[in-house]
Amino acid sequence: MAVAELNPAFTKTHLHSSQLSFLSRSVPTHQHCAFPTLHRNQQHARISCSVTQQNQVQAPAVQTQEPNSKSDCYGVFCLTYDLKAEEETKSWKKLINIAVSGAAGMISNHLLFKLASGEVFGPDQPIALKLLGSERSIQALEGVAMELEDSLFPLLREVSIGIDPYEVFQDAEWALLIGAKPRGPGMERADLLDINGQIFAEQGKALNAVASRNVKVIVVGNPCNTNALICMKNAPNIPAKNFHALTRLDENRAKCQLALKAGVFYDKVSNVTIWGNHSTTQVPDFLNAKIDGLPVIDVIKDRKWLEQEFTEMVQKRGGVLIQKWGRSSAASTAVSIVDAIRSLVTPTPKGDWFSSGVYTDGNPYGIAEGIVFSMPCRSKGDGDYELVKDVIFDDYLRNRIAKTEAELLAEKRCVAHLTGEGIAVCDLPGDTMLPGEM
Ligand SMILES: NC(=O)C1=CN([C@@H]2O[C@H](COP(=O)(O)OP(=O)(O)OC[C@H]3O[C@@H](n4cnc5c(N)ncnc54)[C@H](OP(=O)(O)O)[C@@H]3O)[C@@H](O)[C@H]2O)C=CC1
Ligand SMILES: O=C([O-])CC(=O)C(=O)O
Repeated sequence: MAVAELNPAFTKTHLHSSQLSFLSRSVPTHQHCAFPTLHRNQQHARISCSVTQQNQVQAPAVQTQEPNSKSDCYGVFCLTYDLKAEEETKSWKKLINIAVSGAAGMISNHLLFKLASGEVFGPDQPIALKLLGSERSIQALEGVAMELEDSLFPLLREVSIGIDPYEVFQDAEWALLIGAKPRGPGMERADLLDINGQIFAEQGKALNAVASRNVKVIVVGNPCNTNALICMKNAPNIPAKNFHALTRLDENRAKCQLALKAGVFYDKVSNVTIWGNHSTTQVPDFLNAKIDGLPVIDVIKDRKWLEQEFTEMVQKRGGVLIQKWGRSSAASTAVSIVDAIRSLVTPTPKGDWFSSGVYTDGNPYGIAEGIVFSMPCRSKGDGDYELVKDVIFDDYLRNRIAKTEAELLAEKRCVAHLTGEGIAVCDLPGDTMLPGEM
């Protein structure tokens, strides 16, 4: 894998130096000039660099001008483009490696720019983006990387692209696994489980071989719970606890609907759990949820609405959106990936929790072990989480949870050949679907 070394002059002055390398075993390896001429915020500084030959960059000529007052600058740009803030940039943390699969897809197109902006890991956290595509998407990936270059993100220190997960996932500390085939006409759900399952089996093996031993993995590609299980089972050297299936979008959708019904702003809604599968069997939990610190059932005194309309609205939101947009949620999914990561890297507000699809072994709720199931989690902000113990159940919630549990157990039997658990037997319940399938 060829990644250009950071130009020391750029590192010293803390200026943008996104790097672009193309990683592949079957595609020729190239290197681009990653140090374009920068004319960002000319009141602060004008920086230029020129490429003499591949991988060799002349020291930038820096002409400082009178900086704007601090209040005029915005977010990370205050830290990086105001050269007088050099002392502050010295507080930057150690670079982290973030791998993203399906990087040329719709969700990534929103997500990558959020990651690079600093809004996810913070304005003092430089990042390297390692983008995984395929032979069919390599050109598009190059386009994505060019747009990242043109965005002049100061915290974005490296961008590498490739089609071989064993190269792209090298030393990854975060792996955001988005790339997966969507269901097409005439395809059975079991076909999708098998096709996508193979992708996640391969990527699990690659993570196991080359990623950081404590890599945090967030699986987005559908069906994300079972894909996360497959990935985890193929990566025995990485703690099972590190694998997540994204159900944060469902949590956000539930919060929005509760806020709408109660007539409050959605920051008043807390403690919303999505139980189970990211599918139409998921259970948005209104029993434990709160509005302004009060139980939702005491604020929205319409149990019928909560059990039927609300629940179904959340379960099928993805499908309604596909009907309107003609494609599945991408921007809101990217936002929810940001939320999911931030929930792991910042302490959970006191008394609250967040939902994530995590491994059920050792869970305190009596849910079957050996599956990836969305449950309520709390984090100290260290990338790890604990399951929340103080939740209540009633018969309605138990019955709904049993249904989504049964679906995940059926999915697991269907991919036994990919998890090393024997011969696959597919007996998927006929009435269960991805959120996007109507
Ligand atoms: N968990 C959640 O909350 C949500 C999950 N999703 C899921 O996220 C995934 C990505 O969505 P989105 O970015 O919108 O999708 P796109 O179709 O825009 O991109 C998906 C990427 O998947 C990759 N891919 C891998 N294998 C295949 C294959 N066999 N056929 C086609 N593409 C393949 C492609 O990249 P390449 O060629 O580079 O491999 C493609 O760029 C989907 O599975 C979707 O269902 C979507 C919304 C919410
Ligand atoms: O169902 C889909 O295809 C997309 C999806 O996961 C969602 O919007 O929740």
